Amino acid sequence: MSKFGTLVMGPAGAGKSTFCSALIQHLQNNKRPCFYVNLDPAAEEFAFEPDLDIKDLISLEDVMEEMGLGPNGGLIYCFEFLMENLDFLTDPLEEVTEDYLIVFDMPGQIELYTHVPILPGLVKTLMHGSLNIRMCAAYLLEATFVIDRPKFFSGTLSAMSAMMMLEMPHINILSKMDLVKGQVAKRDLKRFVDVDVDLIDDDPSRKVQTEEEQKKYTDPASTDNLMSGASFHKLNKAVAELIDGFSMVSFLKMDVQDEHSLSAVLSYIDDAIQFHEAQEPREPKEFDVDVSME
Ligand SMILES: Nc1nc2c(ncn2[C@@H]2O[C@H](COP(=O)(O)OP(=O)(O)OP(=O)(O)O)[C@@H](O)[C@H]2O)c(=O)[nH]1
Ligand SMILES: [Mg+2]
Repeated sequence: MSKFGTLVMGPAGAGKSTFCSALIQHLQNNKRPCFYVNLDPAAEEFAFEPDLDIKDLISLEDVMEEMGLGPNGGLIYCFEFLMENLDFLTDPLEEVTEDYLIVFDMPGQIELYTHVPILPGLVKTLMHGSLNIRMCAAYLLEATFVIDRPKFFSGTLSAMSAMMMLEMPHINILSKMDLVKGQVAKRDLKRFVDVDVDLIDDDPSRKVQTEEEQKKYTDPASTDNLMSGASFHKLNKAVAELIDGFSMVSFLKMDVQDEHSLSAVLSYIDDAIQFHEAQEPREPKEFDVDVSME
């Protein structure tokens, strides 16, 4: 028997927990059972009470206080502790049946998705151990990043890093779409959804108006403004080309207030983990045939 789950990841404040709540509500509306796992040892409030909460094992607050660590070091400590006490996570998950979607709400510290090798170990346990959970990563990036193109490309790079590190089915999501509605033309948005490298060259915030600005943007030695000079542009262009070369990065647009939008995201997750293929076929009642009448 397989189990099914989604690992909700992304930078701090990307809307992960809000998405988890909206997804759980959407599953409930569609009469689908869900098992909610909070893996953020700093999370405080939940719209839905988690079925399993890492804070019952270890909390970031306690670690910071007792070990004298900062928030990032503390988080790594919490995950190392979880890895040493994996039964806490795996035992309750053993009981979850194949009709459930297990939703893992992850913390926002980017270190976890880039260079610390803890998550690959955790994912391996969940997917390839006796639990045999078919998993899909849902990586959230805030849609407001599209207004600041270098920020969007660096966020995309972090999504790519998680994608390569975890080696599992992966979807990227532009969250908080309500915040950019009316601010970005549909045509432009399309170029972010299917990432277009030329966005870096067409950046309106780099529109050259004076001769002096022209010099700043084209002179590689310009240090007037490190975040808008020629070297910074060159770096962003190189990052964008790297993303383009990888040619596997695209985004789904998501508005958590919109059921259609949630339904579309869930369909992608279901497809990636082949959820429906594994379910027992259930005949709708009206098609039941009374054999004795024939
Ligand atoms: N406008 C808008 N705000 C949102 C949306 N999703 C989340 N937010 C807000 O963004 C903030 C962060 O949301 P969370 O869901 O806590 O984000 P998170 O990624 O879980 O944050 P961390 O766990 O701290 O990394 C909160 O103030 C939310 O109310 C959205 O779709 N639209
Ligand atoms: Mg959260």
